[in-house]
Amino acid sequence: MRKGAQPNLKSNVRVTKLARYRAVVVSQIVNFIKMAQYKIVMIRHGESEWNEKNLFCGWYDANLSLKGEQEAVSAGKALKDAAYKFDIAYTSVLTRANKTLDAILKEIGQVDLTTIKSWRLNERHYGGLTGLNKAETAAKYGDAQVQIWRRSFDVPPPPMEEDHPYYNQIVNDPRYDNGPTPDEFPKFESLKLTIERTLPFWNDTIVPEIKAEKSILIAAHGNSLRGIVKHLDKMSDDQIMALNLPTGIPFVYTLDEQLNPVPNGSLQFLGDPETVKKAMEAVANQGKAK
Ligand SMILES: O=C(O)[C@@H](COP(=O)(O)O)OP(=O)(O)O
Repeated sequence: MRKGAQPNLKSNVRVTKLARYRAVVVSQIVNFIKMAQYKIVMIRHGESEWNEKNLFCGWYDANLSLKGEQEAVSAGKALKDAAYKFDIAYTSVLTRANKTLDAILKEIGQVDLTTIKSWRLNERHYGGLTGLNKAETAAKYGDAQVQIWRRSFDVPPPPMEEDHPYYNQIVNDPRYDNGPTPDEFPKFESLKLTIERTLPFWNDTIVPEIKAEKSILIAAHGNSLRGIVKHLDKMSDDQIMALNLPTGIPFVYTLDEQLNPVPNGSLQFLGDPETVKKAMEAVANQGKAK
């Protein structure tokens, strides 16, 4: 300042105000970025041999089809290209989900990743429909009835009776020796019942790891994942009816500290949008009479 010149108080006040304003904006941006801190990747397994034949599968342990194996490898490549690395993976006890996970881990160079398997991530139990062809069932009972069985929130399929061709194979499978208990073992499940056994695993086992800032991958099934999506996005019972998850395409959730999706943080597929849209439509159409 020139000798004898008066300090420009007004302008100093303006500068201080501007600096404060800037600091507030910067801290808000920092807080926003800090809030968007949890990312979780999920994937419905690649196409199974029973998806290929269009059969209700549920707890039947179908293998991956050739296309499903390729989808799993492509999913792994997409995750590798996007530089994903994981601290822990979760999957069901069913082969189609386990093999999808294995193929992904191979692609991303993490074959030794800690992996936790739980029946609580299994596909919904399709009860007496297990093994029936979806289009033939629609031809017999009508598209509307099959839509109710596949997509209604709380109408279950008919139960799997003891004389069902797959009853013994499923109930006596040694992979269920440590759970579910005989009381918990389903004979059928609606989406509502599926969520009731999946959510405790989400809340008690997965959420603590999310909060510990672990990078998580879940390889599971169309309906066990629809349950998690419904929960995260707080979808109504009607809204979830319209969601069909494609096989073998990973999707990402970005969650804030309260585990709510941040803006645009829901169901972000790692795939070309047109391909994803077509794959979703194809799943929706599986339950229509040809
Ligand atoms: O059980 C099945 O048939 C499909 C889902 O069938 P929809 O509910 O789509 O008919 O399960 P996934 O292939 O994901 O294990």
